[in-house]
Amino acid sequence: QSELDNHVGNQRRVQESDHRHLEYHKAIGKETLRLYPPGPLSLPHKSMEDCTFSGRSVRKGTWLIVNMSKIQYDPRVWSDPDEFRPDRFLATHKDIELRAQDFELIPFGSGRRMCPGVNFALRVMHLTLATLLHGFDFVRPGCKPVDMTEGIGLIVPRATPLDVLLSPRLPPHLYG
Ligand code: HEM
Repeated sequence: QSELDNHVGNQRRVQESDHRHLEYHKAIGKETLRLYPPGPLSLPHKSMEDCTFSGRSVRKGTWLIVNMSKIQYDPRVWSDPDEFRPDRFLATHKDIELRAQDFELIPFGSGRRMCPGVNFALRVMHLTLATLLHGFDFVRPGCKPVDMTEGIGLIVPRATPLDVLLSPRLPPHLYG
């Protein structure tokens, strides 16, 4: 909210074009997709030829599934891997990009079968989050911590609904 207040102010709503100035906001997006990838496993891929991977031989035609979530919690790469710490993407991991060949963070997969919706997904995710954070203060009923337990599904759902109370923080005419 501080970053949004600094760059956008409180006399207009946040726009998609503001995104390039919102470094902490981008870091929140990366850390969220690191800890809570909507699809923790890749789609199945089939090896097109015999190859060796990490010392193991993989025969042509083998079905392969990448456990992306496991990679994104690897303690050799991420200190305090279970902690939600967006600031790591402003310091120790500042060069890691979501669409690049940074295999430590691949919530959209990688290579020619990576998610074709990546640009659309990131734009919608960032603008939605920025609009909510800029426009509202969030309070949990009873001030209870958020339960991040995962449910079961093809795309990981929350186990319990997220209840929050929103209160507007911008001038009334911006909510028209
Ligand atoms: C945060 C949102 C999203 C995440 C994290 C995500 C993640 C993924 C992942 C991990 C894969 C499998 C990649 C692989 O196996 O190598 C995938 C495939 C795919 N995604 Fe997404 N996705 C998201 C949003 C979207 C959106 C918005 C669309 C469409 C508008 C989309 C369309 C697809 C399609 C069509 C495939 C299959 C690609 C293929 O097999 O060639 N995704 N996505």
